[in-house]
Amino acid sequence: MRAGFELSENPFRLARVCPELITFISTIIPMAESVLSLNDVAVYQQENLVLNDISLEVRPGEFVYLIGKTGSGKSSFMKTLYADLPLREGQGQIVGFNLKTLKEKDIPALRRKLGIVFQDFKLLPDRNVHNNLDFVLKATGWKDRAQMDARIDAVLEKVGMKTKGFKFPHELSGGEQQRIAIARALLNDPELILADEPTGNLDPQTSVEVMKVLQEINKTGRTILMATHDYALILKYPSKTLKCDGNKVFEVIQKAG
Ligand SMILES: Nc1ncnc2c1ncn2[C@@H]1O[C@H](COP(=O)(O)OP(=O)(O)OP(=O)(O)O)[C@@H](O)[C@H]1O
Repeated sequence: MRAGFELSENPFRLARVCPELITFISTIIPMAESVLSLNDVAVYQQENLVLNDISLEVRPGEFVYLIGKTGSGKSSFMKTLYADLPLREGQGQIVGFNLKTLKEKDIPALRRKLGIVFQDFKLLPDRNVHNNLDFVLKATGWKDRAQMDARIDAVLEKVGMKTKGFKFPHELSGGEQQRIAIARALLNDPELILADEPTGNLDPQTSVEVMKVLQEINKTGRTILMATHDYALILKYPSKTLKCDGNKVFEVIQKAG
């Protein structure tokens, strides 16, 4: 007969059989903090209310889709998260920043902790891939040449583009340009990647390739929120899904089959 529990027991299973343990466990295992937490948030475009009563949480390591019809407010929602639109109503915390009290001068610091990926890539056309990435590193305070080159190599490797640093954006396919845009988003090791229709300009096969890159990045522990119209991708890579509809954002459960 053995008395008590062995240390090798799963503490969460123990918590179910012994509820007092929950209090104890919560003191030794810090709860995963939210990467994003919104409470009764409203999203405006100028004076027009686009979305309201948004309350949601995104936890570290999650991959979350944001879906909804054209004009339902996906981009406006994303813009509120990266402070392109001010948070006027409700409470919002993102990667440790309070969106409600955020000052203009804090926006660069917030964006450094976010990786932002757009539908139209937004690469600088007048310089090659390496220099596109170098531009961002310089703009975000990197100084050491060797460290900068190593970082550029590392992010290009992550997106399978290590040999393409010398290419200009116009010499790359859409899918390759999006990989570079994802590499750029990774430069400062962001806590959260916001991807607004990242496959919107790509054909279905290239979309899957870009999606595989995002999935790989998510598997390494990074949190991703991705706005998309692409239901085929959601079916192929099911994950938590939020929907913008009727001025609201709510979680939808994917039906099997
Ligand atoms: N700069 C702007 N000024 C005023 N209204 C805007 C602006 N941008 C978007 N809107 C309006 O806000 C609403 C939501 O637009 P938004 O672009 O967020 O939708 P969306 O779901 O991202 O659409 P899409 O899928 O077509 O990109 C729409 O009614 C749109 O007309």
